[in-house]
Amino acid sequence: MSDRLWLVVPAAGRGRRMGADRPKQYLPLAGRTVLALTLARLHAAFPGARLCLCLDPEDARFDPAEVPFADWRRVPGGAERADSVRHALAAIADEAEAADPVLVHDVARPCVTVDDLRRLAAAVAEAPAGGLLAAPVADTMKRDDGAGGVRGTEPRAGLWHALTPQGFAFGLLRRALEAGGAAVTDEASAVEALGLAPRLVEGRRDNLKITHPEDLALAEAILAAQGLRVPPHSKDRA
Ligand SMILES: Nc1ccn([C@@H]2O[C@H](COP(=O)(O)OP(=O)(O)OP(=O)(O)O)[C@@H](O)[C@H]2O)c(=O)n1
Ligand SMILES: C[C@](O)(CO)[C@H](O)COP(=O)(O)O
Repeated sequence: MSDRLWLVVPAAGRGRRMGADRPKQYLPLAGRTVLALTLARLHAAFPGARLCLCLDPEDARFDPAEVPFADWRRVPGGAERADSVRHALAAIADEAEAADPVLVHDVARPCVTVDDLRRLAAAVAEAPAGGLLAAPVADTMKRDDGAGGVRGTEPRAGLWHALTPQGFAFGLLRRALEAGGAAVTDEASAVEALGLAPRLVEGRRDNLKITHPEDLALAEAILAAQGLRVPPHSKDRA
């Protein structure tokens, strides 16, 4: 695999489950926005990477000064997360080589650590089918009966929560997402559908995807526990 790293950050979601007055990537968190903190973590891990940021074409809140990368581009998001990632891959197709590693990371996961990011990138470089950060399921798993009751208890052995980033060689990822349909909720599932087995790289359980209103306070507490030093907005940098 080549060592030219691409980062794709899908950030074109509407945050319907959050139910806020704006998409969740623009909500304030630890003195910045969710988007600014996520990009700051990625930049701290990979300052020389090339970034593709997927944004809603009608997004008027985006502030380019929040992007710490020197080499980056804005790409129009699609109807679903996978469509946004497909658009990003199409946008870099003229420049990216098949072996270039691409890490896809949700803008809604600002608590990912630099250590997890780098461990995932290192694992992906060695894994022909790519890989993803993941955390083993820690709770007993119930299956509902469709009427508010329990139909049964599912064995949890071998079950993992899929986190992001998820990383693959550019050529493989593009082929997998082109073959994958509307049901693709993460990159790994598209690669699995090709008959391949992406590597599970155990990541921290606090790599939370901010989804519901209560997740904001959790994310703030996680960032504080991780000893976050809030990166300054570019207009405040010396
Ligand atoms: N059409 C879409 C939908 C989602 N995303 C991104 O994919 C990530 C994971 O999606 P999710 O947590 O579901 O975010 P939203 O779609 O914003 O939330 P909701 O499903 O509650 O509306 C987020 O970073 C989101 O911005 C995207 O780029 N394009
Ligand atoms: C990609 C992902 O973060 C893996 O857990 C997740 O599937 C994205 O969120 P969505 O709610 O499925 O869009």
